[in-house]
Amino acid sequence: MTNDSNYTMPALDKDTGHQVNEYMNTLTKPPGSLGRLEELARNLAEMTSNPFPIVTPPGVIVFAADHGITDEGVSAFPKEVTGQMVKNFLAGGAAINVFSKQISAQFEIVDIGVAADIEGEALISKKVRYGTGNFSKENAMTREEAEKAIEVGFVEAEKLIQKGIKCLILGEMGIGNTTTSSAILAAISGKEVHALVGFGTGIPKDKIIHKQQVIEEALKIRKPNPTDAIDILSKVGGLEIAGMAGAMLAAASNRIPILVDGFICTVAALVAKLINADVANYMIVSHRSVEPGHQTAIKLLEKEPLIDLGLRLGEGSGAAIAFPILQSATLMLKEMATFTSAGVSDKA
Ligand SMILES: O=C(O)c1ccc[n+]([C@@H]2O[C@H](COP(=O)([O-])O)[C@@H](O)[C@H]2O)c1
Ligand SMILES: Cc1cc2nc[nH]c2cc1C
Repeated sequence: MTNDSNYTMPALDKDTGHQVNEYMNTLTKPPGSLGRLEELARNLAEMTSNPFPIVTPPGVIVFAADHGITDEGVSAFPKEVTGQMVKNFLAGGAAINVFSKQISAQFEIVDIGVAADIEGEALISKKVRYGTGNFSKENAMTREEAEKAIEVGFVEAEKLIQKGIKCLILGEMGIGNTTTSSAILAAISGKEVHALVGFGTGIPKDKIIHKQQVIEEALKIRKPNPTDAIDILSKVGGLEIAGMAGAMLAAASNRIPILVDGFICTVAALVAKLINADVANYMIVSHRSVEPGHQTAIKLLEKEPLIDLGLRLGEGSGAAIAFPILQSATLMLKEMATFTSAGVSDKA
């Protein structure tokens, strides 16, 4: 069973947050002049219960899985690309490999449901099933498979946390998963599908209408319960989305800040929040995705993205790119001089 009683999430440490707020006003800068960086520093202190929070080394877990809904012609790329990209992650050639290396992250790639057999020494093989069912014709997976995928994510994140990571970035690879994510988001938000559907990997305009209709029809048949995360995942979900949600629950349970990536990852964050609302206290949204549904997703999550670079790649790439901002917030606290120590006047 997966419900909120399975997870214990510590409350944010507000006292440490106040302490950090006061300390920041003693640093050699006009009070509040580092803007959102100051809010971020306080927030990281509250999450980690440490007035000098640490976010290094970060961990990056990419969950890969296939989507039966691709049979309906909803992506610009063939579904085989999911497995091919897993091989690219293993070879170190994907964007997330480059950015993970840039931020000295511990990188892991998990096959949680690719519809092909993939081998590789560094690959974590935790296949729950060979891709989801085509949810316009059948349920995406069983409730047990949805719970198992959440558990896989939880365990993999726990393992990285035990190895010493101090911030968690989740990424995904799954051709068709913007369709899946839009369906999940429509179920959770109750919003019209047309407001949530976008180009994904780059489908033409006329195909967007088809993608929208596929989702609308499927939701009418499947009728996911908007308050039951496992019901939603089993009816219209994705294995990598369940895995990311599980990993987020593990991070929050351990006071590890979660740097949320783009559209698919933010939808996984909403799934995790349905399971335990407190998990959202540990989330920072890295960037604004080009996918129109992302606006609705971040609004529901009540978060403002740190950056907007017009990204729509996934893989955790936007989160890895934004990670140095978190580092700046922590280094500001750790290394800046105070007015007193530097002999700078703090009064007119
Ligand atoms: O994260 C995002 O904001 C994002 C937006 C559009 C596409 N993607 C990536 O593109 C793939 C899904 O696109 P699609 O068109 O096949 O549904 C999947 O592998 C995602 O990682 C990711
Ligand atoms: C090449 C490629 C790389 C990706 N990375 C995440 N989603 C992707 C989709 C495609 C098509």
